[in-house]
Amino acid sequence: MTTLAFQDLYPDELGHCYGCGKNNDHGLQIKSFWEGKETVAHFEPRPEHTALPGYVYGGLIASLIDCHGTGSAAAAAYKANGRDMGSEPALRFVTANLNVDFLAPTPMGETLELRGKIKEIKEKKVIVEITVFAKGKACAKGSIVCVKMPASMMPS
Ligand SMILES: CCCCCCCCCC(=O)SCCNC(=O)CCNC(=O)[C@H](O)C(C)(C)COP(=O)(O)OP(=O)(O)OC[C@H]1O[C@@H](n2cnc3c(N)ncnc32)[C@H](O)[C@@H]1OP(=O)(O)O
Repeated sequence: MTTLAFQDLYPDELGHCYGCGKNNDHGLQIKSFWEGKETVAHFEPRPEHTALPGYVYGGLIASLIDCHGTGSAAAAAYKANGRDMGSEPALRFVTANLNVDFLAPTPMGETLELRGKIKEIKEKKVIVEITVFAKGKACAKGSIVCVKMPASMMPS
């Protein structure tokens, strides 16, 4: 049995996001999964994601944290409600606040691992903490406040 990523279970009309949209051919198409109580995603930066030669651009790292965070928030909300992630009505979260600490230079040429922990979950708000590892070393840490998407943001 193949396990679908959180983002593959978003409805098509929410598949355009630059960071995680399955329908965005020019995007990062990040894929997140449960691993026990944590969420995990892997991403291999491409040459265009360079900051200085040999090192990954911090904005890319923030984008990965952003989309792994909102995906983790949605997955946690489904779990808390005892529902399958693809089920309707869809639970959708957007970023209200994102803080990133860059702990060490992040080397190019490595697969990055993002590990998320759900720190707080309420009906309308989920806080996720995410650590980004390269070769097993923590290079960045992010905290993201995710809030239920306002109806006004829903594509028509
Ligand atoms: C499933 C499909 C998803 C596909 C897309 C993935 C998205 C990828 C990530 C993104 O890039 S999303 C795009 C960037 N984000 C936005 O454009 C959001 C713009 N901001 C808003 O629409 C509103 O400000 C927002 C929905 C975030 C908050 O609306 P409200 O201010 O009406 O929220 P509310 O007052 O009801 O607060 C709910 C909770 O969130 C908290 N909160 C709201 N804004 C906050 C903030 N800025 N920082 C920290 N906490 C915040 C607030 O304190 C409260 O906490 P408590 O429940 O504990 O009291």
